[in-house]
Amino acid sequence: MQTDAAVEVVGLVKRYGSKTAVDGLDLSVATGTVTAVLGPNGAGKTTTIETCEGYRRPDGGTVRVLGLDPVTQGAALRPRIGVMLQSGGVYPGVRAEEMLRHTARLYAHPVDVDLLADRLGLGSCGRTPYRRLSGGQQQRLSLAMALVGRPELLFLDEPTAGLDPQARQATWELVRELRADGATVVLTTHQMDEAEQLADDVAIVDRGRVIARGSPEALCEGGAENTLRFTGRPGLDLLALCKALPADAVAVEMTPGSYRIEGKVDPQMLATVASWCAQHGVLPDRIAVERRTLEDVFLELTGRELRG
Ligand SMILES: Nc1ncnc2c1ncn2[C@@H]1O[C@H](COP(=O)(O)OP(=O)(O)OP(=O)(O)O)[C@@H](O)[C@H]1O
Repeated sequence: MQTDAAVEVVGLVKRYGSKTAVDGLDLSVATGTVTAVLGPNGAGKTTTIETCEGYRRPDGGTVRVLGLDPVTQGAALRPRIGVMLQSGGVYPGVRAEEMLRHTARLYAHPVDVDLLADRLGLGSCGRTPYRRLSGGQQQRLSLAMALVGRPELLFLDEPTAGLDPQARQATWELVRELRADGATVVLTTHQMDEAEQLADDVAIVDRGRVIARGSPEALCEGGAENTLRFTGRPGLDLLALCKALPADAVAVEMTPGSYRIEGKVDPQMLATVASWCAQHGVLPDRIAVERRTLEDVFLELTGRELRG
């Protein structure tokens, strides 16, 4: 096992009855990094994370978290990790502040509860019972509970789903600070911008396996074809333009005067288009290279159909 891996999952299999939720999944998370686990609904992300947290027992493969087996060495592991579940884990009648203080007492070196509550906008609802908190406030309390013990490793299951933009930004800021302090973060998300903003590394999971892995930048570049758009006068001779471009490039006039070229968009292609425009007396009033986004990559890899 790599010594710098905070999480090392090898060949994980997890079944629910006849349903195989995780099907030979490998995932290694380097210490001190933020890894985002992406995947369609039902891909097996939560099951994998819950197995790492020790809530589920693998049917096959091995899981080591901070070098420990989460099932048999859970007592040693739990004080070192923070866990934010998708929902639940809090008694409905308990007040937000009580719950946070109670959780803080379980750890040797908790952070300042009042400070953390303020950072997450929980100060004003500290005396409110959990069941009366709004969905977003419940979510923020779960995040605070995961953070309060100053964990070495933090698991966040869809941490900002349903949060307003302010709470989303506050959460992102906290994750960045944790990383700067040397913590490791594993998060699942359906928000591609969240992965792009936070993750050093992305693992795309589909049908219980990791099907792509890399930094957001690397995933967006790999094998990618980008798009070049420009606007100019309507009715340009695109056949002539295509002759100047590599054979696989396709140029289309999307709406009058708005052009899109697809293919291997590199500096040479940009220069060719600019020079062709110059030769034909066309001044493009907007010319832009649009790179593939993580969402494009995700949809290419996992398809566009809805999963049952
Ligand atoms: N407790 C359970 N009992 C039976 N089947 C389950 C259970 N939990 C999950 N599953 C099934 O296992 C598969 C993987 O579910 P999981 O929750 O791990 O996916 P996910 O990638 O986290 O999905 P989502 O993005 O919707 O949260 C799904 O088909 C789901 O229906």
